[in-house]
Amino acid sequence: MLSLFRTRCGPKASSAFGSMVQSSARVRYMATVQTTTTGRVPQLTRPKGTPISRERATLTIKDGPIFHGKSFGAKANISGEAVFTTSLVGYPESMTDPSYRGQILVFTQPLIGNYGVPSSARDEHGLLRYFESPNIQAAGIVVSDEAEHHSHWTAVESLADWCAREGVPAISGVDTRAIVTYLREQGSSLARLAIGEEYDADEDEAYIDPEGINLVRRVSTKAPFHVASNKGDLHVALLDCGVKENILRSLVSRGASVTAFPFDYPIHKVAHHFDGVFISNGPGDPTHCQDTVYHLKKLMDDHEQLPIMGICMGHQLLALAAGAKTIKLKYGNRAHNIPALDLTTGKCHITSQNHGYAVDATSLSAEWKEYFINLNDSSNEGMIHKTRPIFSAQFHPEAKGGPLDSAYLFDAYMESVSKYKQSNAKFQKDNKPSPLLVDLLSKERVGVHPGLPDFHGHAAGMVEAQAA
Ligand SMILES: NC(=O)CC[C@H](N)C(=O)O
Repeated sequence: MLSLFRTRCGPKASSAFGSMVQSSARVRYMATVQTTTTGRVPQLTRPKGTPISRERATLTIKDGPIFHGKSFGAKANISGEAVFTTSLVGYPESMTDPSYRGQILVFTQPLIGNYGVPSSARDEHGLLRYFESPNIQAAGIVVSDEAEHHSHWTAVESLADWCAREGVPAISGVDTRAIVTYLREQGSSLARLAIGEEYDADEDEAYIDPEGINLVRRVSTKAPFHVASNKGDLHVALLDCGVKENILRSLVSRGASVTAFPFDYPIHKVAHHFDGVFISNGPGDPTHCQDTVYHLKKLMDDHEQLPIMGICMGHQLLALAAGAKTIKLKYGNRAHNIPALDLTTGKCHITSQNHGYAVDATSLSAEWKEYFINLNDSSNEGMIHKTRPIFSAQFHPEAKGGPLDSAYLFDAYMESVSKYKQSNAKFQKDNKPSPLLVDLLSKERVGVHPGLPDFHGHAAGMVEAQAA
């Protein structure tokens, strides 16, 4: 799975690199870089954990500069799309966000790791208290300054321990300002993170371009799972494109039990058993998910009054199903402080974001209105149906730890879900989860550990998994 972006360091890896390396960058003018069409077969599983590597590390941007620094994570070489986040806090949440799958995450906040890494403790709903998914999803991380000493009451290990244990390479001691300046000017770029060895263009591995891969397939549950709510008797179906734990928490803590389905599940065929449908966040290019788009189109055609909400990838997929188009942004929006204007109220909300694609608002059909707009770059931030209880947001109203300005969108969704339930009650119809269903289904996502092979499709995946 994640391994498509990872290869183990070769035997030439040097281990003698004791002293702190000052950041240095030089532009590589003539490097020969292979593309992904070389026929090289990537590993199916990502490297396992290694001891912390403190060797030399090199971040090479394809057709761009090379940055030398020091490794503080796993001894593994990876490639992926280099993106940057300007968030000041929340590195455990960001690194475990499935929407970062396949990406090399550059933090602009200079000191990362100072409050360590919390545990995999679960809350009253059985959801991960401190992470957005069970594992690190980013392919690798890049920081200016790694905090070698951490201090926080929730910490159980250091950032270096965590990265090494999860098999994720990490580099520090590089000038992240220069990297971000390059990415802002050139747009997000492919990059490689190599641990130990000197950069050698002749031995260069292919740069794997996550844009060509259906990343949602890798992070979506391979079979339905159920998260029960003890706060109410609503029941929502969620299409899991790589759902963040705090989206699940935002629903169950407001009284909706959630049955989550694989991203390509024909949701329109089971929607009558639910009080609402929700489409989650997820990694990569939404146009890879054509089955999902078709199912969502059928869902909207067949279920007039059904409340539907989507976040980020969910917004993009819903827009595609409504006949709109998506575009790739130059370098995306990844931060916890982006202003979005609610066009229905005229209020500005500070939002958390993590996306590289956006909906082209000019392609929305007459049944839809633009809901939110980004006040920095004027990109689309949401859409709302003019007459039906359907809306979606590009930003993250569930953001953990905040900002919580836009959490009211969950309240609005729950209101339409409970209205829909009441109108169904008139026809003696109750969609409460049956005890049998609750007993049978897994309580957490199925088959998505980054170390597991990548199976194709939810049904085929289960069969292959059992046969393996
Ligand atoms: N956080 C998300 O859901 C990201 C959506 C999509 N993968 C993008 O980059 O635009």
